Amino acid sequence: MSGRVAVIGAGAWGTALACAMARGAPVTLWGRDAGVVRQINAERTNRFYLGAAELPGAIAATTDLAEALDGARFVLLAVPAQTMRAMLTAMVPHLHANMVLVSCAKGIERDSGDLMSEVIAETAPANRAAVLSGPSFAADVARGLPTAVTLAMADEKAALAAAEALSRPGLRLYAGGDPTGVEYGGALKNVLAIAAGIVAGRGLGASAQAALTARGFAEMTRVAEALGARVETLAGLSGLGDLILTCSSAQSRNFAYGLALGRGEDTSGLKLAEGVATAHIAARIAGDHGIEAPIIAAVADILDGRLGVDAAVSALMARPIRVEGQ
Ligand SMILES: NC(=O)c1ccc[n+]([C@@H]2O[C@H](COP(=O)([O-])OP(=O)(O)OC[C@H]3O[C@@H](n4cnc5c(N)ncnc54)[C@H](O)[C@@H]3O)[C@@H](O)[C@H]2O)c1
Ligand SMILES: O=P(O)(O)OC[C@H](O)CO
Repeated sequence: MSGRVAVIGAGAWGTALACAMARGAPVTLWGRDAGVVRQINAERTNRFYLGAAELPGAIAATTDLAEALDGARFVLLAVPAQTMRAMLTAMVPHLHANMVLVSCAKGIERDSGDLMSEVIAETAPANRAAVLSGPSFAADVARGLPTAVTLAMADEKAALAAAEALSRPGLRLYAGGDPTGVEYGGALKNVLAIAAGIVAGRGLGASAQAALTARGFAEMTRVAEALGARVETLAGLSGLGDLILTCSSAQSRNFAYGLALGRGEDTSGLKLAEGVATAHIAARIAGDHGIEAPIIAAVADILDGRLGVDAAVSALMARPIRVEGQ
C-alpha cells in the first residue's frame, strides 16, 4: 500500500508529521491559518508551533482542503480532538473511499465520549479509519530524531501495510489490531500527565511522581480493558511508552499544565493540553462503568474547581489499603 500523504492541521504535530512524511515523498499540509501556511511555503518554518526548525521543501502547505486532499491515499488528521468532528465534516465533500483516515489526535470527545476512530466512522463511514499514537514530541519528530509509534486499525493486516507505507527514516511505525487500546492509551496518558505535573509542581518528590505514574498505568489499563481494549496494547508504545514520556518531562504540555496548577500559577495562555478536555469525560466514563479511577477523577475534580490540590493528594493517600494489582 503506497501513496501520497496529506496532513490536516498545521500546528506542532501536523507540521512535524509532514516533516517526517516528506522524507519519503511529497506531502501536502492543510492549515486554517493563511499566515502560517505562507510562512511554511515561503520561509520553510512554522515559528509559532515549531520555533526555528527548518521544514523540508517537499511540504506544500495550503489553506484549500480540496487541494490538500487531491490524490491522497493516507490522510493524517492532526487537529485537536475536540475539533475533529467539525474538521471531518468539512472534509467529507473532498474524500474518496480509498483514502485511509488516520487520527493522530489524543483525546476523547467531550460531549459524546467517542474515541476519534468512532468520530471518523460516524462522519466518514465510507473510509477506513486508523489511529496513530505513541511517545513522540513534535519537536523530536520534526528534527528526525528516532521515534517509534503505533498505527492501529481494526484489520491488523491493513494496519501492517499502512505502517510500512508510512514509516520513514527516524519514524518507525509498529502495526496493531487494537485501535481502542491505542486510543485510550493516548487519551488517558494526557490526563495522567496533568496529575504527574501537579505532583511535581507541588514539590511532592520523585518517589510520589513514580508512584503516581505506576498507579496511573494501572488505572489506565483498568479503564481501557473494561471498554474493550487488550491489556497488552496498554503495555505498549501508546500506553506505557507515552505515559513514561509525558509523566516525566516538562516538554509535555499536559505535564506543564499540571506543573502550573501544582505551583498555583495561572494556566491561561498555556499551549494545548488535551488532557484538560478529556479528564471530565474520562472520569464520567469510568464512573458509568463502575471502574475505579481515582487519579483521573481527582484531576477532573481539580480542573472543575471541586477539589484543591492538597485535598486531592490527601484523599488519594487515605484510600483504603488494598492488594496491588487488584
Ligand atoms: N505536539 C505533539 O508533540 C503531539 C504529539 C502527538 C500527538 N499530538 C496530538 O495531536 C493533536 C494536535 O496537537 P498539536 O500539538 O498539533 O496542537 P497545536 O496546538 O500545536 O496545533 C493545533 C492545530 O489545529 C488547528 N486547529 C485548532 N482548532 C481547529 C479547528 N476548529 N479546525 C481546524 N483546525 C484547528 C490550529 O490552528 C493548529 O494548527 C492533539 O490531539 C495532540 O494530543 C501532539
Ligand atoms: O505535549 P503533550 O503533553 O501533548 O504530549 C505530546 C505527545 O502526546 C507526546 O507523545
